[in-house]
Amino acid sequence: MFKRCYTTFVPRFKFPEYRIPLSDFKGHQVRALQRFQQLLPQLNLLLELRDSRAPISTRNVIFDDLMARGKGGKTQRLVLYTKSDLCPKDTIDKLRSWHGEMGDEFMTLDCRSAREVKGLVKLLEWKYDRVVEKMLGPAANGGGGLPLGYRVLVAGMPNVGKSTLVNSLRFVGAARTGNSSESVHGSVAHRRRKVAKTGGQAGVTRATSECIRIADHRGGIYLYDTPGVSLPGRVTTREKMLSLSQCGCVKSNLVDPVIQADYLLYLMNLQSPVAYEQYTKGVPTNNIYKLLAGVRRATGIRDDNGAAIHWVDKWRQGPRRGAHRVSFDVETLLDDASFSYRDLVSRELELLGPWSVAPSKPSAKAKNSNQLFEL
Ligand SMILES: Nc1nc2c(ncn2[C@@H]2O[C@H](COP(=O)(O)OP(=O)(O)OP(=O)(O)O)[C@@H](O)[C@H]2O)c(=O)[nH]1
Repeated sequence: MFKRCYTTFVPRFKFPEYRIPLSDFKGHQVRALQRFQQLLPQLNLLLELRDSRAPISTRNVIFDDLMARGKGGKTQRLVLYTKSDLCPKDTIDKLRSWHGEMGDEFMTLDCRSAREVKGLVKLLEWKYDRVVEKMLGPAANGGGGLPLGYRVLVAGMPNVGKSTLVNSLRFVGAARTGNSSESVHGSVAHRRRKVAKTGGQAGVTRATSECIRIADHRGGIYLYDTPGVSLPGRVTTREKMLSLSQCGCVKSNLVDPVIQADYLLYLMNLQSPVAYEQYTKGVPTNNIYKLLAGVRRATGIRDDNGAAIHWVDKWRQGPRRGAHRVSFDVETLLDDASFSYRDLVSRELELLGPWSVAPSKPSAKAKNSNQLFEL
């Protein structure tokens, strides 16, 4: 039905420059960064989570900086792209090419899939073995481990799935070591008492957890669940903010719902206008109000604002099974000649510049939290 109009339809290649806030940095995130820096010397691995639907926008240059300037010491980093069940297939090829360019490790994962999380537990055990071998040499064959076990910090932007992953890892780890009577198949979302609170809004986790044991391997693998850390305003762009809002990584009331819906329409038109065909009778459009009229007709919602919130939220949670998947980052649509991942990383590091997290004085709390990043 759509194909006839498809050939003549021209999507917008630039999104209008609406005025929207560029930062969602909060006081508890500054405290989380202070805690990261305290913990870094005793960590073996930084497990950095990003949302696979917006792999560029949910990349936090603060973690790049911590690793690049050696503040992580011997800490390794593994980038984990979550919500792979909602991610377009083409994005995975892009990730391969970008990480190949940088020579670093990444993995994609559905945090709620027991099979995939089990694979991650095995990888952590393998990594722990390599660290022990390196540190203890031949003595490692005896099966001993490090005095503090293997310590992993789970970090990333708000709402990327950190707590969901911690809960799943704990469940899968316990089931593998026989501490759980439940079987490890299918989804792990609601099977076991959660150790970390999860939710569809940004900012559910407010403080870094105590260490959580997820496997008995060589004296134990331990995780820290952390609050999501946003980007400081100086490295955020309008499009990045809209992508973050579409993923639920910033509070949803930060961006006007009709602007957010228009951004989603803009992205869909660049990828697959078929994704909204039921609301426009199969006719692609660049006019958000035409689409919202269709949403109002289909849902009985009376105003455009309500229709926009409904439609955006549906896509924030993920499309229905079998529906078209949409990437929320335009960079994933560019070819290698027009976009270099390496250049992006160095540009953002430059924009971030030198920073430090000021010690938490009572008076500092009253200030804008962005000011706590000192030059
Ligand atoms: N489809 C899908 N949903 C996921 C996945 N991982 C997490 N979610 C959902 O994403 C939402 C956010 O998950 P959380 O684990 O609370 O995210 P968080 O990073 O801990 O969030 P903060 O506490 O705000 O930092 C929840 O509704 C989860 O059910 C995934 O791999 N696939």
